[in-house]
Amino acid sequence: MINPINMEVMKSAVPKKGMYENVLRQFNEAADIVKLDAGIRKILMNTNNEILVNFPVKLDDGTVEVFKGYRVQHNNALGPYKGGLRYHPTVDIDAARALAIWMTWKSALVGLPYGGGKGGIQIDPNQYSNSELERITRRFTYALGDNIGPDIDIPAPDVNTNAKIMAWIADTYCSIKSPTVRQINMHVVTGKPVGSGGLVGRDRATGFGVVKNIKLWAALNKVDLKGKTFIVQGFGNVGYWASHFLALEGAKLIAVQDASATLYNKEGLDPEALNAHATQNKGQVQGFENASVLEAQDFFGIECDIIIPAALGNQITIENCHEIKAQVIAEGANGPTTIDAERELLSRGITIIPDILCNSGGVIGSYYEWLQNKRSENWKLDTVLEMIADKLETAFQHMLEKSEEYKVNWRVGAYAVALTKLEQTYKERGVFP
Ligand SMILES: NC(=O)C1=CN([C@@H]2O[C@H](COP(=O)(O)OP(=O)(O)OC[C@H]3O[C@@H](n4cnc5c(N)ncnc54)[C@H](O)[C@@H]3O)[C@@H](O)[C@H]2O)C=CC1
Ligand SMILES: O=C(O)CCC(=O)C(=O)O
Repeated sequence: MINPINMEVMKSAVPKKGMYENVLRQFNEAADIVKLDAGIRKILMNTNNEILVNFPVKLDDGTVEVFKGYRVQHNNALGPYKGGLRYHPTVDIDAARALAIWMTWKSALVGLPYGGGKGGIQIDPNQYSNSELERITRRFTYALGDNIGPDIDIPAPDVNTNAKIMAWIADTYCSIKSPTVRQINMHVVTGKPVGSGGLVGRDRATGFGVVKNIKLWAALNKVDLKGKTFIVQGFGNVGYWASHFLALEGAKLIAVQDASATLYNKEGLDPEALNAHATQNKGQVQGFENASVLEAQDFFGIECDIIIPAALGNQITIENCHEIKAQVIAEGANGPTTIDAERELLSRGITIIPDILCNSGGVIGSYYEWLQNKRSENWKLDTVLEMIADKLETAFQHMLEKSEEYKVNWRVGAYAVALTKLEQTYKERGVFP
């Protein structure tokens, strides 16, 4: 599609360091295991489209700044591209590629009719006022033009984006369509406010899914979660809701780390009180009473049973993984564990519930929001959570079966499910000559 402002659509590219290198190494390992068809491997190694937009916005003081926005569309063999938008200084083409590729595997693994996309703006949103963020978001949406759409590419929230930002995107997208079709395009994004076509329960879907996976791990290993201790990195959407649901199982949150502070209390931190504090404190946990403040580097070494990384990628590394004492790591974040760290942790018998399954409750929730919009329906919270749990149980089972079949770890098993599904699709319908 033609895009209004300074857009480049480029074909994909040479692997580089960081999350992008990790995702390709994970892919290649799994592709070797399942003996993926060579042609399909070539297709999946590449991204379909890489969209970079430079767009100007007038700030509150009257000056003009030009922002960089990205949207990478990895693969759409199973359906429209789907995945979040991140507002963070680390957003660049490689980060967007890695995150888009993970979305393709995630959707295939949990059986959604979606491909993978991801993007965002290279920005520290804390430096801008609310009205500046609104103008930045609306300009970004306008710049993306028809590269997004309810049946083309459907963004959703990710780091530093939320329901309000999704509503601005939906409103801007609809406003550039003909008045006769405006309202039927609200499902151009998911994660919207409930009053604007959002799904009851999408807010908690990812954290709910993380805990559903921990419960499946616990049932498999006959572990009683009551009284177990856990620590959470990142106390935003995923971190808070995962803490909320795991505390409901009787487990005890003893440490939290976010971008502002690392807090510890061996008697327990109340997720609800901490969330109420963060809500009043620009989303930050620092300053919360009833906790001691630790050095950031001491976080992963805290004695506990469960670790939930729910912040950025590449946090558990070869440098800090030796300190980890937990039994299980439930990856709420995308790509929190490097490949070398994973190898070391698995050799010590620590279980990792891989991101593409562990945090997939979010995109499953998004799927139900999209479906609800398409059908003009409204579902109740219990129904939504039940549907998410059901898809997760099935995907968890499929991951176990493939891990057993190939005698591989859970991440490779999860990839094997996704790659087999994609291979079957390409083989059934053929590759466009
Ligand atoms: N929101 C969603 O539905 C989904 C999110 N995810 C992934 O979960 C992770 C968290 O996303 P959200 O909770 O949505 O973002 P968020 O913006 O709501 O929260 C991010 C949290 O990470 C913290 N953080 C940022 N930099 C940090 C650092 N250097 N050290 C420690 N903490 C840091 C922030 O302070 C904040 O507490 C991301 O990796 C995202 O891709 C995955 C699936 C769905
Ligand atoms: O809800 C969605 O569409 C995508 C959420 C997301 O960005 C992710 O799963 O990493």
